[in-house]
Amino acid sequence: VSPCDRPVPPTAGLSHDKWEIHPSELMILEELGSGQFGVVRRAKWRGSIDTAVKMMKVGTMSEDDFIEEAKVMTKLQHPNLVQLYGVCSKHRPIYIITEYMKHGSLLNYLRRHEQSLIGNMGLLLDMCIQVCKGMSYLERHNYIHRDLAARNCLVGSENTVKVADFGLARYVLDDQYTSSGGTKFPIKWAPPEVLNYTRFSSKSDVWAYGVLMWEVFTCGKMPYGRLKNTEVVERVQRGIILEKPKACAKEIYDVMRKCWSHGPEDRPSFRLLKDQLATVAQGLT
Ligand SMILES: CN1CCN(C(=O)c2ccc(Nc3nc(-c4cccc(NC(=O)c5ccc(C(C)(C)C)cc5)c4)cn4ccnc34)cc2)CC1
Repeated sequence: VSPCDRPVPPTAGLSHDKWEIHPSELMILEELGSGQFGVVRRAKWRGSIDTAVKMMKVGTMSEDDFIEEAKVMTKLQHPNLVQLYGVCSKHRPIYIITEYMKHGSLLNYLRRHEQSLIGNMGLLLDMCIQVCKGMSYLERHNYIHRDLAARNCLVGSENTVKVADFGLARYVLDDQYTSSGGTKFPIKWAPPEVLNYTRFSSKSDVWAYGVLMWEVFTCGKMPYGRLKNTEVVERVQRGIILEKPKACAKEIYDVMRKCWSHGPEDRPSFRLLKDQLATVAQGLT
């Protein structure tokens, strides 16, 4: 019987899980940074592909749940999302391999380039629009980020900005980070319904996006300055919002304010935000 007559089994070519990367395919290079979660290093994959490898310190995340989710995450593909290439899960610590972004976090980029960015409203708005496009794709796929902030976005060549670590927060074991009363919980990016009931949604991502816009237009200032978390919670629940950054046009601040509507249903979707920001961008040229 000729091969073309036999039906090809659906598992053909998938002999091993395609999201599983063999460590021998990685050439580990310099360290990019570290945190309580472990170390991040640059690496060459299959000799030529630039990647970032997160080496997750044992005990920082629920690894089996994450490895299961990684299969879904590798399918989320968009020009403004940091692409997950795969995982090395057959050893400890596990490695999370993503595309490499050569200019590091958006937060550090804003702080390092404040002088050349502060007057360039068009460029700052374009950065916000790129993040909005990535978030609109996640929203369309009913995928909630849970820790959107300038520190969790990355900058690549030609001022490309991409959203990173979407959904990763669900697998962090440190309850100082996961519970809203914890010292590491991102209080300053959280809306009332998350502070009170940890009710995450794409609309809580929209609130965080408003704060990210404020970070961009202040070139990386800390929201609410040195206020303690308890003072921020009190203000947010009373409806006190961040003030307009100096370098920000009124119509851009109006978009931020809509993201900070007290009720999640009053906040725009990322889909709507994308159109509103594109309109504002046209008005700037
Ligand atoms: C000229 N400048 C020189 C200095 N500089 C750099 O050193 C630099 C260059 C490139 C960098 N790129 C990346 N850096 C990182 C990176 C670096 C340090 C720390 C981290 N942190 C994380 O990955 C991370 C930490 C915590 C968490 C949870 C949600 C668990 C709380 C999730 C993720 C990432 C990840 N990347 C993924 C793709 N590309 C990168 C990072 C830094 C930037 C360029």
